[in-house]
Amino acid sequence: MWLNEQKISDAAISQYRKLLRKSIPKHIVIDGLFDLSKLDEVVKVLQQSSCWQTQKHTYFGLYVDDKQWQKANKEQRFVQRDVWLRNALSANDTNTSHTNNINSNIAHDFLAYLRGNEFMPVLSRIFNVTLTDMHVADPAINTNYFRLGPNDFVAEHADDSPGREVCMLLYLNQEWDAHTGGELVFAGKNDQQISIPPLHNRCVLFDPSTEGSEHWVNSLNTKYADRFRYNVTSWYWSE
Ligand SMILES: O=C(O)CCC(=O)C(=O)O
Ligand SMILES: [Fe+2]
Repeated sequence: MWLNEQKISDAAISQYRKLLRKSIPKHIVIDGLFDLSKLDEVVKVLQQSSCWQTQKHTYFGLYVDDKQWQKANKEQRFVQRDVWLRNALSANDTNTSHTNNINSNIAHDFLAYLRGNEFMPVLSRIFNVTLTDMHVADPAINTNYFRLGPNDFVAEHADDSPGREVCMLLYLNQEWDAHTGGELVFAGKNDQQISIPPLHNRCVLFDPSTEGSEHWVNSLNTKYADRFRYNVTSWYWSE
């Protein structure tokens, strides 16, 4: 069981719905939503595996290559981070030990769980909208792990897209303190920015079509150059 039951009781859900109605952008922060010991196993896989690939986006094109990246100036570059290669582990199966395979399965299992018929209805209840992958061409690419190093960044952007109803960000950073940086920041209303530290097992849910939902990630403090900031990003659609 991945979810903490008490976090999805009827009372908890109605509280989330109340908070959503009041917030700008429409968002909630849920700490401790998932089973901590299982998430810790996931983190071990993410920290050990070498299955990461740098991903670069400009405002003009997603997944640009190095040539296009070099051509873009600083203001045009909006994401540089690593994406987890979900298929690399199974492709390397012959090279990894049995134990590694069991461990890496848990990271895969969690991604599948986040798109499954237990978790998606919970989000549907919170946001009062039917979420379905029925018409999503490749649901799996809408849910993955990412990591940011000290030279990486996620600059201001919006995640809105027709039919995209909910964005979920889950943070997987066991040792985080106020000096580490890497906060998620929502633009908010009238420049009332909302800054959210990326604490372990903290889940941020937001409606990307709402006012003030543009967001970015504060840069990591160079003092923590040996650390990565891990998260899951997951997008959910109604059509
Ligand atoms: O890592 C974060 O806090 C934000 C990530 C993000 O904005 C995205 O994946 O679209
Ligand atoms: Fe985003």
